[in-house]
Amino acid sequence: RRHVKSAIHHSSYPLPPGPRGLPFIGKVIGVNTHAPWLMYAERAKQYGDLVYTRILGRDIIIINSEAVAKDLLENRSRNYSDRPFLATKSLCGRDFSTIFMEYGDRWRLHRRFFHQTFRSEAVHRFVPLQHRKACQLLRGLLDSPHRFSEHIFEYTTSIILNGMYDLDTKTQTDELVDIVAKTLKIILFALRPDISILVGAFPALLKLPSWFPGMFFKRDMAIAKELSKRYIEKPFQYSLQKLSAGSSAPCMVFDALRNVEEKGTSSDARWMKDLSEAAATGLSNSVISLFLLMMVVNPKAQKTAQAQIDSVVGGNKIPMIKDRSSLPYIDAILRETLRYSPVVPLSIPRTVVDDDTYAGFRIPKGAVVTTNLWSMAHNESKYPKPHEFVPERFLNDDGTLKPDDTENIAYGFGRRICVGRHFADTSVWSVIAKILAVFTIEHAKDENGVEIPVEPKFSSGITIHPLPFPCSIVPRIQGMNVEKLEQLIEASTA
Ligand code: HEM
Repeated sequence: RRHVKSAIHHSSYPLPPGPRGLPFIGKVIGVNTHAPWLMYAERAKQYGDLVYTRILGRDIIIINSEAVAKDLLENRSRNYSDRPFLATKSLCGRDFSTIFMEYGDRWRLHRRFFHQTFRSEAVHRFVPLQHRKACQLLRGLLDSPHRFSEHIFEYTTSIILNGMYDLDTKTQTDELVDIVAKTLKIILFALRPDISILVGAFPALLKLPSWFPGMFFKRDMAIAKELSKRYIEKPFQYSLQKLSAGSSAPCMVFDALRNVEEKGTSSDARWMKDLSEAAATGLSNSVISLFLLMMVVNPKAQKTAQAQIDSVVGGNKIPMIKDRSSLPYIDAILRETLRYSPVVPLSIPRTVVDDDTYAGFRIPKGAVVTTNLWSMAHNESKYPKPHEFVPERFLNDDGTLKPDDTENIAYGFGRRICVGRHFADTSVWSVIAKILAVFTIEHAKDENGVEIPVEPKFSSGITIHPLPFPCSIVPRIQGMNVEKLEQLIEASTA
């Protein structure tokens, strides 16, 4: 009886305002396919911070403000921490993915293992690894600056594989780096909620042959499934071998196995095998690429950062994490990069467990909740001139940092907030501080010596990254060569 009463109670409230039967479904394969967050932000101006719509029979709730996100995703986290069923997830072989996993015991266990290794008090163990790998990135940039995207991808993939499995990648041609890159490309499209809803609503679509127009992703999903299998098997076996040889450095598999040994059960061990998150690689990768792009188009910010590095660290060393508190401008650049264009603009969708009411509106059970981080990061009253890149907005008049308010807009909310955020934070900081110390990132020039203009453009998908852009990465120190770079690195660690 209580259930019936509560259903009546909820249904007496109206749904939040919003466009009914959004026009976007007319051209489903894309909701302004390229950048739906822009359209949602527009809708927010019209309808408010909580918007309701329907796509192919699914209720959709879009949250456009931090205050509403905190109220629902944090304060009512029991009701808003589940992920929706994604019809394309199994097809891509991603059932193991913590990010997309439905709420429950398996997720709880995964989260515990991630947290144990990547929580803020534990990530300092990875600082030497991040330094070593960032120096490798500097060498790559000196050797072949035009291949900067590959060097960055190699950096972000290798620190994650090290952090999870103590597995060192060797070069950009490493098989695992290649598998991660290929898988990411496919899953970021196939796991988009709109694509997934479409496939869920019309399973018959999957019976169409791969060559049928628009069905290329069916073939791609099969490829991703095969690659995912290889991705989770190989590193885990490698880790086990290292462990049994007693030669493992700190890593998640090591921490998790020790934990299972101490207090776990055999079923914990079974689930542990598929603890893996290749998708996370793409996120830090996008942030570092975006940083480079922002430096090309904002030379003033770059000069200010370099002047601070020179005055604090000196010209004959590169910044180390211990210098971080003396380099507030680098943190301001990092925050502004995360804010300027959140790399997971609509976060990862949630689903509502039970009917709810909020601010006089009904939120139906089973609705897909989209958190529009992009909208929050462009909130004009909090971030004036939000379309401009202004690191100074995070600094007090005396140049010290204001309290950080970017964690949620970059990493999400509540129980499902990014569990790798502390690891991501130090790994991205380490790279941007070191790159700024050694190189200047400039506009590339054409054959007549004229600067090639750059207009920031982004990919589409669950996570986004800047589309390829021309730039020139030039050493700041005259006559910089391999030996001088090595001296610089050595002087910094001495
Ligand atoms: C700058 C880089 C990164 C950004 C911007 C980022 C952002 C995000 C966001 C927005 C979410 C969804 C949160 C939500 O639902 O509210 C997420 C989830 C997640 N991230 Fe990250 N992330 C980054 C790096 C990483 C790294 C390096 C790792 C692994 C070490 C990682 C592991 C995860 C995991 C496992 C989840 C799923 C958490 C869950 O569903 O419980 N992320 N991340």
